[in-house]
Formats: sequence, structure tokens, C-alpha cells
Amino acid sequence: MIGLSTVADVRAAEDVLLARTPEGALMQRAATGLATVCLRLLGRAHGTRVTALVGGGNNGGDALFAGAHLAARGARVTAVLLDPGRAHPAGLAALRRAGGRVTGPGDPDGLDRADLVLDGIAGIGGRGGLRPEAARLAERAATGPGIPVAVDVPSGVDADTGAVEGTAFPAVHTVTFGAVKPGLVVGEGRGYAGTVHLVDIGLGPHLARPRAYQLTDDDVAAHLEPPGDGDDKYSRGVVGIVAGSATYPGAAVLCTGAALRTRAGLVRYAGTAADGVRASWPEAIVTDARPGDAGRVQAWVVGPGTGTDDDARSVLAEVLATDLPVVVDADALTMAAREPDLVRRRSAPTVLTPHDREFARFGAEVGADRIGSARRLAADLGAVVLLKGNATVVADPDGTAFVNATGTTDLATAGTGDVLSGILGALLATGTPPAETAAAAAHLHGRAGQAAGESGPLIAGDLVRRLSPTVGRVRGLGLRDSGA
Ligand SMILES: NC(=O)C1=CN([C@@H]2O[C@H](COP(=O)(O)OP(=O)(O)OC[C@H]3O[C@@H](n4cnc5c(N)ncnc54)[C@H](OP(=O)(O)O)[C@@H]3O)[C@@H](O)[C@H]2O)[C@@H](O)CC1
Ligand SMILES: Nc1ncnc2c1ncn2[C@@H]1O[C@H](COP(=O)(O)OP(=O)(O)O)[C@@H](O)[C@H]1O
Ligand SMILES: [K+]
Repeated sequence: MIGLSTVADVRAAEDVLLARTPEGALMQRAATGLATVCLRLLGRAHGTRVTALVGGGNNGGDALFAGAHLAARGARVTAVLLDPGRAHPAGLAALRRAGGRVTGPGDPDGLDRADLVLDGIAGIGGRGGLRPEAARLAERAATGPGIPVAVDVPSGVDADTGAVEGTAFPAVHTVTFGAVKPGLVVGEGRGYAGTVHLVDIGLGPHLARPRAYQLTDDDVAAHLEPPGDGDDKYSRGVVGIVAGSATYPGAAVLCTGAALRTRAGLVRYAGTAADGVRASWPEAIVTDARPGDAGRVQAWVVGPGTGTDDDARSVLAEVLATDLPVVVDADALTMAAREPDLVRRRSAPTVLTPHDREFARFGAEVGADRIGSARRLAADLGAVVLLKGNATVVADPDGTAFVNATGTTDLATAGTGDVLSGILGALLATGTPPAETAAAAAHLHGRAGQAAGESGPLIAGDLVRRLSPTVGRVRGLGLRDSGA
């Protein structure tokens, strides 16, 4: 798991480490790591042009020292000082010694010819939207030819939440120090950070235990283990699906197919789209009876395409009254938002899977702080909240959060949510902790989306078709990552 550390946690760890290391050592580690990534991106230093946008704090100091490293290797480096009176003095001296040029914000011509632009305007000390002069430079960098590289955090992005007010530096790469900050991987910030490179500056042992994580293939492989010698179709969890309707069988077919393809133990379907499901998936045990008459299951998925009429409401209430884990999706979210106590009074795990509009039905818009919003709803309902998006967020009622790293915009097509709830139900039926399981489902869903999107636009059925090879691939990657 990759821990996501808040600014407060990074500052606290830095304080401990600063007291134990010679003055300037941490900044040297950061700047050396930054220069190394820049060299890799440029391919060579000699003859290249690098422009560094330099603010008045330590973020600017990192950019100046990295610029000095690159200048010493033959790059033509220009530092554009936004606040000349406050530029990091030692960094400035180092850049000048290495032959770098120094100029002011009124002379940013270097941006139009740069091979690489370093954004050292503001890092974790940044506050609010970029001020006009900085915004102008960030916008000019975006249209210039140079590879935009953010130092620690793209300036204008809130490192904790990913919120962007107005303009931010549009990085293609972000070189971040000590720990990945949540704002680089979630919300609007994710789009401004591009590829995140983590430079170890020795903070690790001093960082508080993170409250947010990204899962890796290795973590997810542990949720996808193949059956053992002693397993049979019942032993690894049976999932029950309540989805679709006679008029709209699609959601039922997609959700049931996804559950089968994720973990082909046993999938039961109970609902009014029984004929459609039978025709598509002879492997499923299908009934048009109520969930209670469908046979034993270890987890339920309820809601995709069920509608919200009285019958649907009574089926939802029946499922939520069980002591089994339940995934509440789509139409079931609309009904649960009207009667949140149906969720609050449960003692077994519940996972809600809203997109932004479904989330708002519970009483508050998502807003710019997606992790914070998901945490608040999770705590309010005592349920895991999987908030869908470009980077899907999962929040446990205890505050632990996960941010998905595998999302792809190819998933923005109808029915892909039904596939996600099928995957999630299948994994939840194994009895693993619900928040991490929900994060594993989002990860696998994203990997299937990436695979299906390789050959052109995907539709939700393609995701189902790609699930088996994707499970196989993630298992293989997990084995490789763990060195087995
Ligand atoms: N501590 C350490 O040992 C290490 C720290 N490290 C590095 O230090 C960074 C933290 O440095 P920091 O605390 O000096 O703050 P920083 O990110 O430079 O921001 C302050 C500057 O931004 C400016 N500014 C703010 N908002 C703005 C806006 N909206 N629009 C425009 N400008 C804005 C603000 O201007 P002011 O408001 O003061 O006028 C001031 O000039 C951290 O991210 C990492 O890179 C590494 O070297 C590792 C070791
Ligand atoms: N721009 C995007 N980038 C990445 N993933 C997206 C994007 N838009 C939607 N998705 C994903 O696609 C799925 C859509 O789910 P949902 O809105 O419930 O669709 P449906 O109800 O049609 O099945 C979610 O997993 C969501 O995270
Ligand atoms: K920056």
C-alpha cells in the first residue's frame, strides 16, 4: 500500500528530521532527487534549456538547487524569480555559481524556448488559487514547449485535498518529497500532477501512520487468490444479485456477469430480470422470487436498474435487514437516501457506491474535498462509502480512506457502474474487510477498463469480457511484485 500523508504529517516528520540532520541536508536530498528525474526526462543535460519558476519559499529553494545541478551538467538554466527579495539565498548563490541566469517575472521569454519548466512557485506552503503573476506564468508554461515538472506539488493545488481555486500549474510530472500527498492523486489535483515520482528524503520512520492509501496490484492480488485444493463452489463465498427489471435486464446481466467473472464460485440472481440473466449466464442460479427465497448467500448487491417503486423499496428493506454484507448501488442509493436509517441501523457491513449526483441525495454536495466528503458520509451512516470518479475514493466509517490509482476516462460510459458493483459483491462475499475490499474492486475495475480501452472505445460488456484475463494478470503482477 502507498500511504498518502497530509501536509501536517509531512511537516511534523520534517521537524524531527531537520533537528537531526545538518542544515540544508534535506533540501539537498530533495533537489538531487528532483534533478535526477529531470535528467531522466530530458535524456541529457548538455545543451538543453531549463526554466525554473521560483517562489519565495523553500519550494523555490528546491528548484534553484536542482537548477544548479542541471547547470553544472551543461544545461542552460534560467531562474524566473517571482519575489526576488525572498528567493532562497543559498539556492540562488548555488545557481549563479553553476552558471545559471537569473531574471524576474517580467522577463519570462525563456518559457517559450524551454525543454523543461520547473514549477517551484509554491509547494506544501501554498495557499488558495495562484496569485495573478504566478497564474500568468503557469498558463504560459502550459502553452510552451517545455516538459512541465512540478516541484513537490503543482502550485495552486491544495496538497491535502486536491482542490484547485482558479489557475494551477499543469504538470505532466510531479516530483514529490518524503511522501505522496493526497492532493496529487485525487480530485482536480490528480489532473494537474500527472505522473508522480516519489523522492525518499528519509522522512519514512518519522511519518505518522497515514489515514489514506493507494492499493497496488500486489495488495489487490491478495483479494484474488485462486481456489485451493479444499475449496468447492460454496466455500469461497456466494454472492446474491438483485438488479435490473423485466423491461431493463441490462444492469442485471452486466452485474451478474461481472460477479461470475471475478470469482466464479457461485452467483445467485433474484429479481424480475430473471429471463434475461438466464439467457446470458447459464452458470448463475437464477430465480424471480424474493431475495429471501433465493438460497443462502454471503453478500448481496442491490440496486442497479431495479427502479424505486414500492416493490423495489420492500426488496431493499429485506436485503438490508439481513446480517450479511450489502452493496447498495444505483436505484438502491436513491431509496437509501430517503430512508438513511435503513443503513444506519445495520450491524453488518454496508458499502454505498454513489457517483456525485447520487452522493448529493444524502444531503450535501461532494465539493472539492472528495476524501473529506466521503469520510463524513461514511461516519454519518456507519457505512463504507465508495465515491466514484476519475479517482474513486473509498472511506471507512473509522476515517481510513483509499484513493484508486487505476481509473481511466474510458470508463465514462453507461453500465460500467453495474460491472463495478458485481465485482465488489463477489469480493465482499469472501468476508474480507469491506473498505479495503471496495478499494480492491475499484482497482480491478480500473485495470479491466485499461485493458478493454487498449483496442478502442469500450462498452460495459467489454469490461466483463476482460475481467478473467485481468484477474489473471493482477494475480501475476502481485506474485512478481512480492518477489515470488
Ligand atoms: N522543510 C524542509 O526542510 C523541506 C522542505 N522542502 C520544500 O519546501 C516546501 C515547503 O516550503 P515552505 O514552507 O517554505 O513553503 P512553499 O511551499 O515554498 O510556499 C510558500 C511560498 O509560496 C508562496 N505562495 C503561497 N501561496 C501562493 C499563491 N496562492 N500564489 C502564489 N504564491 C503563493 C508564498 O508567498 P507569500 O505568501 O509568502 O508571499 C511563499 O513564497 C515543500 O513543498 C518542499 O518543496 C524540501 O526541500 C524538503 C525539505
Ligand atoms: N472520467 C472518468 N474517469 C475515470 N472513471 C470514470 C469516469 N467517469 C466515470 N468513471 C467510472 O465509471 C463508472 C460509472 O459508474 P456509474 O456512473 O454508476 O455508471 P452506470 O450507472 O451507468 O453503470 C464508475 O466506476 C466511475 O468511477
Ligand atoms: K510547486
